[in-house]
Amino acid sequence: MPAKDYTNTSVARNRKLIEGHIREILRLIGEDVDREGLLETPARVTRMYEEIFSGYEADYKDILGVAFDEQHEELVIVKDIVYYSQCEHHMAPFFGNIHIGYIPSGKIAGLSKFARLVEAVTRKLQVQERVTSEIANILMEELTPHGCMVVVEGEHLCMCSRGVKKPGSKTVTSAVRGTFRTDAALRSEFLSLIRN
Ligand SMILES: Nc1nc2c(ncn2[C@@H]2O[C@H](COP(=O)(O)OP(=O)(O)OP(=O)(O)O)[C@@H](O)[C@H]2O)c(=O)[nH]1
Ligand SMILES: [Zn+2]
Repeated sequence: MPAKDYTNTSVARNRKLIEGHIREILRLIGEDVDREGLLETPARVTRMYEEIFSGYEADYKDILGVAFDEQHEELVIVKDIVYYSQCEHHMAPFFGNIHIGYIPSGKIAGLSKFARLVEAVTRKLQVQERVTSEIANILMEELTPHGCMVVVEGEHLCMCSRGVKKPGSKTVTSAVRGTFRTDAALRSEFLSLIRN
């Protein structure tokens, strides 16, 4: 993927303010904010935020706008798309794989656009359920396929390094739309193909 331009994100527009608040948090947790190892940390964290919170500015129409006319009204699956998101409860990462299947209705999207859609939806504060349904809803809206199914697998660091401390536990969420809702054989085909 080409480097994304993060210069016009909300984080970029508020860079100095955010750096100041990060510095203040460091001070309040008991750190010496003037020690050498921490001097650049507020700026580094802010640059990281520009990237991991760039989803707020995403334009879904722009992402899925490049679609081609094609009479393939059969299952298309893009699977194992790796994602990293941040849980809205703890601001801790959750991550895993996303599998997307759809039945085009005369319009197909470039395969990379599904990965771009995943980036746009996951690079903001989220819950896994909303990641799943947002992808399905946007796909239905922008591509108007006969139907789609989205499966998201996630490991949540807020459940691993803290709290209940259960590393390795996985959450699986799915969203079905259109023909996938009524056609059990289609759902089975999708599930067996993402397992292989
Ligand atoms: N449904 C859902 N829950 C999530 C997600 N990410 C984190 N959580 C949960 O959000 C809940 C927040 O619960 P609270 O009781 O308000 O917070 P907490 O005291 O830190 O909870 P514990 O994690 O149980 O210590 C926790 O149960 C998390 O596991 C997600 O993507 N979906
Ligand atoms: Zn959490």
